[in-house]
Amino acid sequence: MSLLEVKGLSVGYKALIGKFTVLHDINFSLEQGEIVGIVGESGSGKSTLGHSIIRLLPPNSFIEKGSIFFQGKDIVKIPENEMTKIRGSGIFMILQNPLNSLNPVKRIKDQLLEAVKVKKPNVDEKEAKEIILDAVKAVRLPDPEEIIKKYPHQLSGGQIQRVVIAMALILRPRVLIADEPTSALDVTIQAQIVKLFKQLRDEEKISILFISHDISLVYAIADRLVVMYAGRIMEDGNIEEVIKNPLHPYTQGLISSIPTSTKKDGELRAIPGSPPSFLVLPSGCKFNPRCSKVIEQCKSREPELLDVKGRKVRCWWA
Ligand SMILES: Nc1ncnc2c1ncn2[C@@H]1O[C@H](COP(=O)(O)OP(=O)(O)OP(=O)(O)O)[C@@H](O)[C@H]1O
Repeated sequence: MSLLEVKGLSVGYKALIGKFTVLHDINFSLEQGEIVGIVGESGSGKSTLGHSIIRLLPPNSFIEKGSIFFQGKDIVKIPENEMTKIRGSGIFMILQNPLNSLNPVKRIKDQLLEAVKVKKPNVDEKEAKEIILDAVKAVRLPDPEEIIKKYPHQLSGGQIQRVVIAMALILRPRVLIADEPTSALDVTIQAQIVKLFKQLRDEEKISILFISHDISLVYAIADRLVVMYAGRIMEDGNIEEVIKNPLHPYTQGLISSIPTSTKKDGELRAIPGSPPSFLVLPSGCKFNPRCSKVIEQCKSREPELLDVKGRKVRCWWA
């Protein structure tokens, strides 16, 4: 049994323009101590997937169908009070906008203290402070003693991002969902955070869903890669194998658009066109209008996510 298993999950939103489905029949699992990278262009549904797993979807969303098993229990169906107990030390999410995770009227140290108390309800003041300062130092926040006395609005975006990562370090959840966790950080600190996440995986067997549009960053951290397009999983496999030999033309496109030191300008190819709107998705494969390998049946029938050469691919051509 996997630690986390998403089965046939479809999620949509109700908006003024109408109702539309974003996630379509998502199936994947996360093992204990595994880092899975989720990549895809903006709007492919990555955050919606993360919010579904921690059950923090906005009020205008709806789950059409599907299950999310965490430690064997379908958390789509459990009552909110049970889910509240899972959030934090069971499943924790570093949100794309981390300010939303903090209380604006509480000092950082008090918010981190709450996290400490989740893990150690009877902790004394001295030990709690040590745990807080260790976490704050681990995420390379400058001047730890001073920074924890501040309120969220007194910190920069990058500092807030690191406070929330420090909270994750204190909570040590079984599943950590990190949605673009290093987007506001410079590359040196980004590398430190990537190292911290790997340490969490190796030492604590924490499982991480690392969401990013940056496939080269994901390559630096993940064991497995899940590629999303238009709310669908297009490819899912071991990261080394997928990067070396991508089978889906969309994955191939994402990889050819990564700048590397050995690529000359002419070799950098962006995927032509842009992702479709969820209101008017093309028939057949949702990527077919942008695909260089398109064949006739791609336009009429949508392929399923099938096992191909030891991984999963949603493509007629593959
Ligand atoms: N609260 C909402 N109401 C209506 N539509 C929404 C809502 N949240 C997201 N969407 C739509 O759902 C689709 C998927 O968005 P989502 O944020 O999950 O994608 P993403 O891959 O995480 O993108 P990004 O990398 O830009 O964050 C988009 O078309 C978005 O506009």
